[in-house]
Amino acid sequence: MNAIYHKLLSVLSLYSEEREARAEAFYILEEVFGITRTDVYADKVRNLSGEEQRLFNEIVDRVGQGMPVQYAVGHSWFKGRKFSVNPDVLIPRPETEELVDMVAAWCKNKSYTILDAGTGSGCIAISLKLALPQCTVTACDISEKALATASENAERLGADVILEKQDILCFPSDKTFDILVSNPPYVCESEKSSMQRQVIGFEPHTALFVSDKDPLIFYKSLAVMGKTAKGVFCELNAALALQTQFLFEAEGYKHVVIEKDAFGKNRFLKTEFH
Ligand SMILES: C[S@@+](CC[C@H](N)C(=O)[O-])C[C@H]1O[C@@H](n2cnc3c(N)ncnc32)[C@H](O)[C@@H]1O
Repeated sequence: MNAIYHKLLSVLSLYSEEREARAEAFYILEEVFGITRTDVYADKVRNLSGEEQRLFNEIVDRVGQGMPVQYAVGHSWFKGRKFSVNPDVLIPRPETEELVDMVAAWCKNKSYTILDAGTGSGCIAISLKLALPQCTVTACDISEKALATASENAERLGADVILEKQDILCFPSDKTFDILVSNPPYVCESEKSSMQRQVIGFEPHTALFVSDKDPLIFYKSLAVMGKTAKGVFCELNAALALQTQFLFEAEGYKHVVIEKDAFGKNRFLKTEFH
């Protein structure tokens, strides 16, 4: 089989199980160079141009340092669209696509104002705006670098999203929205040791981690921010789903529902008609 495939596989195998490393090698070849799995198996891989060879070497260097492939190639797929990603933003996760589907279904044919709190790459806000063009979508983040990436994605994907620098933990009380959606940081510091090295080493810790002393800190603010909204939709830490539900109920929400993700984990909280 082809030399460039083997080069990638040998480097990716340093960090990933063999099966995953193979999938990642094929992903890079196809996404960046348009070389398919069939080309590789049939040993029909074309020669790379000088420019492509330089890019290939750069990608090999990046993944050789343990960088996740999405950062190494500079993009990730979310809801069938290509989002630019870099170590300033979380790599969008498949579970979050389910959160978007939930909100999009609930807001269908409604002209709501929507806030995506903690937007990162902008994947939630942009996907919602493209699914619900009649809605006004605002996205906020505390990180200016994340907002710059979200802005680039919004422009390239043609989504008219309002971007604001805001801190969820002291969000202005006079700003209200019909729908609040958020995938806030929810991984406890103590869970770090069980996470993949690539995640710990490259993904932004401000996007991931919360202190063990106050793991629901973001949900406390979201529960206050959402009080005037028609619906609140959050992604959450499966291990803290019930505590998160109690927190919203203690804030006076009447219909707080926990939904499972495709992996069967308690992953989403939604409040409706409160
Ligand atoms: C788990 S990431 C989610 C990113 C994106 N929405 C997604 O689903 O891929 C959480 C995001 O919240 C942002 N964030 C962290 N602390 C924040 C704060 N106090 N106020 C606003 N945003 C914050 C991070 O910068 C990060 O982009």
